[in-house]
Amino acid sequence: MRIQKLDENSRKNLLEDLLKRSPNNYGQYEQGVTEILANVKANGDQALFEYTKKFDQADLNAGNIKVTDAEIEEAYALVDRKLVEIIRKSLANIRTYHEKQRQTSWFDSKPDGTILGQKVTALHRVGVYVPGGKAAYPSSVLMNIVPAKVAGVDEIIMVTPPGKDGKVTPTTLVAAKEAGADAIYKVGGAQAIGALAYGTESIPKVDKIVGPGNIYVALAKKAVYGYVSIDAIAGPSEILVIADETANPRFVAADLLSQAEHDELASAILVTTSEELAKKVSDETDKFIKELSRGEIIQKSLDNYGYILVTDTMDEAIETANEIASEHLEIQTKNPFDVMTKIRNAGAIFIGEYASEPLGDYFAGPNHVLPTNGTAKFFSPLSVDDFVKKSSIISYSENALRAIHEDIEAFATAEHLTAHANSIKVRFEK
Ligand SMILES: NC(=O)c1ccc[n+]([C@@H]2O[C@H](COP(=O)([O-])OP(=O)(O)OC[C@H]3O[C@@H](n4cnc5c(N)ncnc54)[C@H](O)[C@@H]3O)[C@@H](O)[C@H]2O)c1
Ligand SMILES: N[C@H](CO)Cc1c[nH]c[nH+]1
Ligand SMILES: [Zn+2]
Repeated sequence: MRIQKLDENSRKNLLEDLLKRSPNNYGQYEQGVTEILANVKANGDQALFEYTKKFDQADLNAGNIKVTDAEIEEAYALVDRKLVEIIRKSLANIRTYHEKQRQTSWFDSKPDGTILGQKVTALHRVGVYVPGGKAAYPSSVLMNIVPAKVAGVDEIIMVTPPGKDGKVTPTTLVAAKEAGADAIYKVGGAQAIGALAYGTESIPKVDKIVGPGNIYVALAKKAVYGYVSIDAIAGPSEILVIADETANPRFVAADLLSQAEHDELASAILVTTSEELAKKVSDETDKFIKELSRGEIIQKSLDNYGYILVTDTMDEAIETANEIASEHLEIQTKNPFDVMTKIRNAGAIFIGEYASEPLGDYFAGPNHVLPTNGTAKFFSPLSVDDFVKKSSIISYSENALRAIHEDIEAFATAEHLTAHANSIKVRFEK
């Protein structure tokens, strides 16, 4: 991996480089995505069949676009029993964590007869995108569906690209069944997002689309925002490790590569105060790449967006991490909790050398759908909040309104909205 001393110049270059990964900077893909969405809007299922043939080399038709119960049964027969048990354990951890996020309606009443409150209502129908191009993601199935279930969503529609044989990976189907998907459709990419946003003959329109995906998925989600709601855009994976001389270089290298293997556009960055650690981590990554099955993707990702940055002080390292606002941040230092208190921007923070990133991807319980591309400065992890909406509640007694009616009338009159003033005034006519 490239090692750089952090100075004004390298900092500027790095930040500019990382910005290139933003969906906002992928103009060249935008036109293609716009065409796909327009075609799906105009031609429904037919467009889905054409694009699935073109991009996934699978033959779809009205009879096989929806996953059947028989396909789910077949998937259970193909997946190792032990893996089904692991999926169930992970599911339980994710559910327990997300149950703590559940929000309740509240009502506040006063003796004068005023009742104010907030009513929390689950969304009716939600679309979940599960990526399936370069890898299968049963863990992402759990991470997207569990919070929706905990929130009380009525109907969960899942979409995921099929393989060339027109089938969905068995582990993805088992995870979907375990988590409680109501229907699963074999379609991916921008066309799947279009189908969920506009509805087609086979796929119902949803109220909100959640879930990570590649650049086509991310751009399509941005484009349909307004027809439907969307979650934060979770794009290619990212990891940033803050480490000092006490960190284990082999652990750090392994963790960096865990995210680099997702995508050539993934980013893996080490920020360290130790030059010696920097060199050791670089050596370890070289060794690992030779052994790992996705070495080619990892190498491209490191060449594109892999960096080891050496800083003079820990405060500088922390400042850099806050500026980058990585999806995942690992802290492997002498006093990791001290460092954590100074972190403002990160999707998920992993503290100490035994909190390796994949623990969060698969098992600990917090959601692994996290803000990427610096958006952790203002977005949060996917959560139960994404699947509910709120209505304000207002009830006043005659006496309560009488006490303030003149103030409201005066306020409305100041805005020259006399019909507003009148609707209050009419209630207190002598
Ligand atoms: N942040 C998270 O929580 C999280 C979780 C899992 C995966 N990820 C990320 O999700 C992404 C998954 O990407 P993926 O590609 O493996 O799967 P994907 O399902 O997102 O994309 C595959 C689809 O892309 C479409 N496509 C491919 N080439 C195309 C082209 N030339 N034109 C138009 N459409 C095309 C096809 O329809 C295909 O079905 C990775 O970047 C990974 O890092 C993120
Ligand atoms: N690290 C990914 C989010 O960036 C999530 C994931 C799923 N499976 C493995 N990893
Ligand atoms: Zn991962």
